[in-house]
Amino acid sequence: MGIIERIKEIEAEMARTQKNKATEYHLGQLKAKIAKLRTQLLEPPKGSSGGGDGFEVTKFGHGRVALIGFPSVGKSTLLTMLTGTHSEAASYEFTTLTCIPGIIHYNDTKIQLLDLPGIIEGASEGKGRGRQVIAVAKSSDIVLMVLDASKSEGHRQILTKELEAVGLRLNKRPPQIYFKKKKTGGISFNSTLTLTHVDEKLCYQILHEYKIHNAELLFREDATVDDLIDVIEGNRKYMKCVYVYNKIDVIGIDDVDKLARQPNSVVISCNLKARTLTLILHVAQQLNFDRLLAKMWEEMGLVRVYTKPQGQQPDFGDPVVLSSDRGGCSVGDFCNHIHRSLMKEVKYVLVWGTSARHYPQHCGLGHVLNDEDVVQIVKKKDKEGEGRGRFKSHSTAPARISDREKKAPLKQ
Ligand SMILES: Nc1nc2c(ncn2[C@@H]2O[C@H](COP(=O)(O)OP(=O)(O)OP(=O)(O)O)[C@@H](O)[C@H]2O)c(=O)[nH]1
Ligand SMILES: [K+]
Ligand SMILES: [Mg+2]
Repeated sequence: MGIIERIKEIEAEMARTQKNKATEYHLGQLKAKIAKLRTQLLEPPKGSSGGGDGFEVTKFGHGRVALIGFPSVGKSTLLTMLTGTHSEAASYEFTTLTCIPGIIHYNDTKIQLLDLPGIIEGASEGKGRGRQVIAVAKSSDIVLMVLDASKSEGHRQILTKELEAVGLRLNKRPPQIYFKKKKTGGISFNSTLTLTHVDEKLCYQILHEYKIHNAELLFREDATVDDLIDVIEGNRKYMKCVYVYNKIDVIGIDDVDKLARQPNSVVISCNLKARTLTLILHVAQQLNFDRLLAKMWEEMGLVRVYTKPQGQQPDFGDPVVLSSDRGGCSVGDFCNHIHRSLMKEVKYVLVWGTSARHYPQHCGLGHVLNDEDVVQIVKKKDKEGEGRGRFKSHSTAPARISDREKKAPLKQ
């Protein structure tokens, strides 16, 4: 029997089993069995190099965003409109058959947007090009899940399930469970609060299913069996996802309003005929793309840092772009970004912006920078410049930062 058939069989058994206190342990065990099989499914078949077929696109820019959705929801139309790169759009399904990259220029950064073939239910098990599409999604920083506003709300759940089946966790943070395998000593089970979803016996059983007999387990939140399995599997990818409801030009205003109020959602229309609707919505841009871009930017969590040479104004057109998810946002990360050997030469840095308590603040390599901070590097041998630089800097704090400060007062 193949892996997929075995998964189906266990799913059927779970569906047949009534949920109650007595079956709780058995159901937990079945969940772990499915998780193990799904992980097996993700491993590339023996003998293959694991490569795809033309879906790999070189990373470019400061971040990568994937468009994921059912066929004909408007992914290609959206890519063309946001990036200017043409991607064939048509009224029939599966118009797009490969991965098409475009570039969004936003906030002085370049963001790679990827158009992908539509995926369908069963994609995670290999239907259509689902697995390749999902692999590209996993390589991205965030996902834009494009949905047809005129279609059933169930589509969002189906897609989420498909992505979860391959280990993607959308808009969730990793469970607060400490787990460490040991060589000896049995299983030590602890929790910092009362657990309502799992108990010690259930955890032992799940660990047993994974043939783990020595481990340390500490629950720091009221986690579920699924959370525990995620932590044991250890291969989950936690990603931000923005739900993009397209084609709002074809639905009523009440429905638009309902969709727009959902968490992490943006309603848009790629159809120029939607002008009348946007008039009713009072949005500044006729298609609501500005809100989509702003939301995308916010979720990406990029941090722009401007370098200020001593005695000069910073170059506000050319930021160093950092990310807390990839590489980190400390002064050290900033230095590494400029030059690998720079960190050794740095004595301290001067920081202006929302991460600084006062202007400029003397900071070490561990200081965490915020978006739009300005940094001046003071090198070790640069003794004389240090004193002058520091004094002078006070009087020439960059204008952009003081403007910003008026709007958003500094954090203490
Ligand atoms: N009414 C309306 N139609 C739209 C909108 N956006 C796209 N369309 C139409 O929807 C159809 C499908 O658009 P595509 O961009 O090809 O959709 P896709 O998601 O890339 O489709 P596949 O590549 O086949 O998965 C086309 O006929 C578009 O003109 C919109 O906002 N409103
Ligand atoms: K299409
Ligand atoms: Mg397409």
